[in-house]
Amino acid sequence: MSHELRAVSWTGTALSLIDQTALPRTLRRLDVRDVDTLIDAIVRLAVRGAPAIGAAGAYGVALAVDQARRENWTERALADAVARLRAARPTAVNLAVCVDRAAARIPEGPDAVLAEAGTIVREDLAANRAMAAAGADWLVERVDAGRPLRILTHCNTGALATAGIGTALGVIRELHGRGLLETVYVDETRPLLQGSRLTAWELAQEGIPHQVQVDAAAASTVVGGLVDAAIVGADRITRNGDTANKTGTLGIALACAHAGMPFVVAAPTSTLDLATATGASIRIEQRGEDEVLNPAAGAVPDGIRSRVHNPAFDVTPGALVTALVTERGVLEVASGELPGDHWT
Ligand SMILES: CSC[C@H]1O[C@H](OP(=O)(O)O)[C@H](O)[C@@H]1O
Repeated sequence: MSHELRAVSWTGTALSLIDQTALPRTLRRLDVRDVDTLIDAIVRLAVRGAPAIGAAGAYGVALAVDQARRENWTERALADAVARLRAARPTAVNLAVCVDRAAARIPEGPDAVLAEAGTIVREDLAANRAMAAAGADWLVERVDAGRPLRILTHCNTGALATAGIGTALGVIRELHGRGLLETVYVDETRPLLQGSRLTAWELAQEGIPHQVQVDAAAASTVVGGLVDAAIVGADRITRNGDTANKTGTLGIALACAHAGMPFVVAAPTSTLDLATATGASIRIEQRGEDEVLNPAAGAVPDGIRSRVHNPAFDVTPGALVTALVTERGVLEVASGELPGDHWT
């Protein structure tokens, strides 16, 4: 993938990010040179997606080390900056894990920290490719439709959310490349519209047939048999296969269970949190009112104050996950193949 379409890349002196808040209207990059600017970019989803914020977090440690040198920080100040970066968004396990990996290299010097971040990117690139192939193989065999497939997806799990071609969207790209994709139903994914703004943009760039739908249509699309399977990404997967992903995912999984349709999660093993037994322990990021009650949309007349419930993620029980596609293989979680039994 060329530099200008990589969500996260290192220029040699700065962390270069596609500003995803500007897409699809404007493709612009942010050159980030300090930790607080990166934290702000992560919090406002200028950079987003579990693997992408993991990679950005790792490079963010390199920025912190360089800032500490330039601004004569104490070791405590450096540790505090790394801790704030690690906590920028709580649900995606990749951020904490990748920041920890990079921070562990600090004693070896700035080049070692950068090397670790580069390794994280290369691992994700390879994982994306492996998941794309494994996921497409599994879907074609399982659905056995004898025709190109119709797939539903939620949020954005593509090049904008990873270091490579994506997780769930990587599988979709692979199906398309094999001539085995009829169409993709893309949930708009309120309130920040990662589906209609980002997934639709990625698919349109490559001429991949798709149709955007409101999130509320997802259940009837599934139960009505308009698709053959649903495939989504993940932000954190616990030992028993419970999966935190963008709000709305649970509803799709329930609809798939009712319809007897495969519900597939595609995620690299870097998204596994095997230290956590079940999804009940996953901290769900709660986001602001303004994202939901968007005055520009005319949602709420001036002067009327409503409270807002804006969880950024929900948790799908492993029992509803037909298949978990990773770079290390496909687990049929609903059939009892649990991540904690297969990997450490
Ligand atoms: C492969 S990205 C995984 C995950 O991240 C997205 O969340 P956000 O847009 O808030 O960063 C969404 O849950 C994707 O499925």
